[in-house]
Amino acid sequence: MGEAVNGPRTFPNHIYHDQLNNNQGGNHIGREIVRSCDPTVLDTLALTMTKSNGTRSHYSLRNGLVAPKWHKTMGCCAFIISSVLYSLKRFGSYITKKVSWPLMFITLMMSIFMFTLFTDFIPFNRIVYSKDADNSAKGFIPLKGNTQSDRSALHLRRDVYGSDPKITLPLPRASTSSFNALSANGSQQGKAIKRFPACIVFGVSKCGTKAVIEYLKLHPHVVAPRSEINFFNNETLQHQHGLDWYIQQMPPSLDHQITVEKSPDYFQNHLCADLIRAAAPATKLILLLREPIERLVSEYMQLSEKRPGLPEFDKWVIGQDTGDVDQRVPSVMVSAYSEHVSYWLSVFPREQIHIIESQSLRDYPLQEMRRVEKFLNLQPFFQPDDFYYNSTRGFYCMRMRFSGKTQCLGKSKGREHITVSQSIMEKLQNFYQPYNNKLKQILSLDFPWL
Ligand SMILES: Nc1ncnc2c1ncn2[C@@H]1O[C@H](COP(=O)(O)OS(=O)(=O)O)[C@@H](OP(=O)(O)O)[C@H]1O
Repeated sequence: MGEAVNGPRTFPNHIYHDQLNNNQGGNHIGREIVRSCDPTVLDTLALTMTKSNGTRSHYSLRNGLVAPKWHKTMGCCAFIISSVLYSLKRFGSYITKKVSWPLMFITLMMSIFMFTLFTDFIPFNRIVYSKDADNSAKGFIPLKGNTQSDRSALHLRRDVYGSDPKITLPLPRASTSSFNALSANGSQQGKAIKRFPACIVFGVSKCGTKAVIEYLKLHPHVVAPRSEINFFNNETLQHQHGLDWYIQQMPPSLDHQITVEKSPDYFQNHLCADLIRAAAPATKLILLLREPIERLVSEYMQLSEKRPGLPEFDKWVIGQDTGDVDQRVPSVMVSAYSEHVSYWLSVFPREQIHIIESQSLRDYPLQEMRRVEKFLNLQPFFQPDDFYYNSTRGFYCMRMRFSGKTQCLGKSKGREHITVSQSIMEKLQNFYQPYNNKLKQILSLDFPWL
């Protein structure tokens, strides 16, 4: 399992950006692989990004700033020209005698303006990174991206460039405890502060993620934000606000409490795995899995409520051109769990991911929550009286221990499902079978639907 680095970090000064296509609705994920280092240049990180159309753009990271190289060159030229002009004028050169001072001033201002306009600054302290136990370091530089291929983060992998010399950058620690220091209140003993989550419920949507987070919040040692933050799958948030903003979205917690966040759409966005790992490699993860067709229908019911023009279920899942299950429908591919689980398992060790079968949580919330408690190293808290079966809703609701008040999930949970025709059901079953088989193999788990 990875571990956060204490003290200064080592980093390469050349990285290479490879384009990967993760087949998630055509999204491109950028992954940078370090190729070489120049130990003599201690403050420069050069990046080469290869875009999907094959063109390359060069970036340099110097003195804490990252900028496309040609923009920077242009800005520098403008600055140098105006400085030369200014000096000539100042010392009374014959050529510039005729140029008035206001014109000189405007030229100078224009140059500075151009420099800032064409330069995309990103301070060093926006980089988040960590070092693994195997001595591999990973880092992210959120980049403003106009195209899919410019997507949010550059991923540096120390493990693929071997023993090349590195540079040392004075960067903040990327560990849970360091994130506490980022809190607005500061970390003072006995004082509630906002913390990076110790655990993230990262998927899968429509599998009971809300239920698990609401049940967890009954525990006095758990705090969780009211709504999904969706930070690691939102490049705008990452670029504009950074990790400190993310932490600010968490409720304050005391030292003996843990913060838990749920954003189930992280699951199918594979880059989230790398980003979470780089931000805090020890983050525990909870994953809920539901019978894939049931999950798909549940998502369809939600979508059809939000989008009245959505086609009927049959037409939505079956490609009219092919007559087969339509893999271009993102919701269809979310239920192809093995595709995503295998990626998360390539980033996080298996013991760091707790998996809950959705129906089991629905039927046996006490047992499942006790397992979660153990996984999170929480003091045993859950008791039978904390849950009661609500026959109208068709699932267990919660009973507050001290006030005795009851609480159920909102009306968006427990929608009536449409009946799927036999022929469509068969097509879906055949479609998901290989994915289910693979899931069973990689997880060594035996759910009733596997
Ligand atoms: N206790 C419990 N255990 C397991 N499953 C439960 C539980 N309570 C609710 N549900 C069902 O979970 C479905 C909603 O899942 P999510 O909360 O993950 O939805 S969301 O992604 O946050 O929108 C939603 O499914 P549908 O009813 O099919 O829509 C809920 O009924």
